Amino acid sequence: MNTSINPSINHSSQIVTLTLNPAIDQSLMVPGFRVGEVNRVAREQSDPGGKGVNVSCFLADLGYTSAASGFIGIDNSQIFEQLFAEKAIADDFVRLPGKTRVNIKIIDAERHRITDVNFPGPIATSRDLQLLNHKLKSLLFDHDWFVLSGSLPEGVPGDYYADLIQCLKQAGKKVMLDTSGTALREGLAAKPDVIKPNINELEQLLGTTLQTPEMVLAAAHALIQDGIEEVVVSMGKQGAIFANRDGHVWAVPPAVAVKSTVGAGDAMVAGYIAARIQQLDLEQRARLATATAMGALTALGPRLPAADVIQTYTQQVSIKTVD
Ligand SMILES: Nc1ncnc2c1ncn2[C@@H]1O[C@H](COP(=O)(O)OP(=O)(O)O)[C@@H](O)[C@H]1O
Ligand SMILES: O=P(O)(O)OC[C@H]1O[C@](O)(COP(=O)(O)O)[C@@H](O)[C@@H]1O
Repeated sequence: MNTSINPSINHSSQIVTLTLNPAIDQSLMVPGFRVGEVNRVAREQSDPGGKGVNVSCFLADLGYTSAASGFIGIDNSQIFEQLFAEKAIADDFVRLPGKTRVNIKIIDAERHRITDVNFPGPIATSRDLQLLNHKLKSLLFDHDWFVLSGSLPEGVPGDYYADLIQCLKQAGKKVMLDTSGTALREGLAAKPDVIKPNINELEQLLGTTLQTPEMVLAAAHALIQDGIEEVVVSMGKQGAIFANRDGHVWAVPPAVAVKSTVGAGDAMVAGYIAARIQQLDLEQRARLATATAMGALTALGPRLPAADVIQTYTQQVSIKTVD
């Protein structure tokens, strides 16, 4: 097992990210945002995003190429195509008629609060799903890791991830699942290798609140007992618990000057995958995943600071255990 972290090695693509419901994230800077009142936008920025797209972008900034697949709307695909070209991400998206959704992120820097308004996205037909399955089949040959991220658009059955995970595992692939609600509940039945719910998603899954790190760790262990190899539960500024059959670590970031928390979880997934490909041990995985998430917090949109900054962050992460 490798124990030294190198966030900036150049790696040829072993990774596929899947985003069935990408989004253009429109960030609105509204100091002192108030619900039910007239608010004024001080500044705005639009970034192509969605969970798997963000993972591919962060991987690119860490020096890892990836193939990105899923559905994008043909009417506003250009912003994605430009991003993929800039970051050398292989574009394996199936085009849908219409537009990719625009998700609104209201950033209130005064009160350090972000409000997400996520749209449902365009409808996929069974023909679109067939085209996607064909694409994914062709990606099986030379990719080892499949990262399945985000919500399912209308038209995609709730057990889509479960079926896909089953096929990928039969083909000997490693699968990381980062989703919520029904897609997570049903996806778990097929035993993805790794999951990264945030604490709210895990609470929703279990139908209970997890008030202490001990409760979070117990929930992670129950999932491991059920056949998930590794469980990463992210808890915002409280850090994240990384657990597997052999143990756990609780990685806590130092205080960070946050520009936006949108995409922090996706960055954590990207850093985690990079660490798995480098065959780092659990503590080093937690360090690199957390450092990458910290990097994402310092910018708007899916971009990281330079590799030496991420390297420095890995040393600043506190590693604890839950008593
Ligand atoms: N406000 C914050 N301050 C410091 N680190 C943060 C903050 N928000 C998120 N992070 C880091 O990013 C990781 C993922 O964030 P989280 O909000 O839990 O995920 P998600 O974006 O999936 O909801 C956290 O585990 C933590 O390391
Ligand atoms: O597919 P969902 O669950 O609607 O999430 C989409 C949103 O998630 C994001 O990928 C951000 O995710 P995280 O903050 O969890 O990392 C946004 O880019 C996008 O608007």
